Amino acid sequence: MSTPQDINVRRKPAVAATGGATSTVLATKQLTKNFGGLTAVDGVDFSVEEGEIRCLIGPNGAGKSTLLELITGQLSPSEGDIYFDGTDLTEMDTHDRIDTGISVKFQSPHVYENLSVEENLRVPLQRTDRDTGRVLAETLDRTALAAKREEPASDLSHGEKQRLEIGMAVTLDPTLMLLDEPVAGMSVDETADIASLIRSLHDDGMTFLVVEHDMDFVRRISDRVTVLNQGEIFREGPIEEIEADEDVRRIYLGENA
Ligand SMILES: Nc1ncnc2c1ncn2[C@@H]1O[C@H](COP(=O)(O)OP(=O)(O)OP(=O)(O)O)[C@@H](O)[C@H]1O
Repeated sequence: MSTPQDINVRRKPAVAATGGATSTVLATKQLTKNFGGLTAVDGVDFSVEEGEIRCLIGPNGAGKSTLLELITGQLSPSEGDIYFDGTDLTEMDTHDRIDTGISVKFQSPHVYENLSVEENLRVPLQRTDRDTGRVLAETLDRTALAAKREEPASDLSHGEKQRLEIGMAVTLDPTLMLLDEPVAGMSVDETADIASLIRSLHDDGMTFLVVEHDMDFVRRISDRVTVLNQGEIFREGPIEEIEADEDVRRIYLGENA
């Protein structure tokens, strides 16, 4: 097991609040995934700095979900390595990756419909020795679901279910949160609620990697944007530069204009 020299990680990032120097929390090295003859992720060297909100965009089929699934361990790479918190994750299973401090929220809500909001939040906490009462109160407050704590999840709106699932991931106090299209299918108000939830968690030092197509949302939350195209990193930079880049517009933004 090797550790690249450029990984220098503290367990809880504080850079968001301080504006100080950053260090790498997640890094992929020549990460590749082949599906038969198709290379979905092609030799990607990618890194996320602690305390940032990184958005990953790109046309349909660019390899965004595959990259996320390689990071969570749902897929095994054909080649390459993944490092998190200075540890080589490449051979680690998904549950062990969660224990190292990575939480993920997939696109469609995965809440327990027949359990109450509070019972849903208790499920991930069973895996930890965290102070359940305090974490529950904080999470209900943060997700603006305190008034609905006794309600079954089946009664929640789509936006509320998404907030609940983010809340379930937050109870584990992850270093890095992966979100796959968190505002897909949401109203303008629901999207604004998710943006402010992410910003508030970010203000407390949480690091995010967010796959998203909604450019208004990306503009609202992102520190830096990575553009993936045909399995490769095409561009990386602040949102203003990405949106002004003619090649990015041609391969991606233009098709959505
Ligand atoms: N399990 C699989 N088996 C075979 N091919 C796959 C599999 N998963 C993804 N692919 C292919 O890999 C490529 C990348 O797919 P991926 O879903 O990662 O793209 P994406 O950028 O997330 O697209 P979208 O924005 O449409 O969700 C596509 O050509 C897709 O058809």
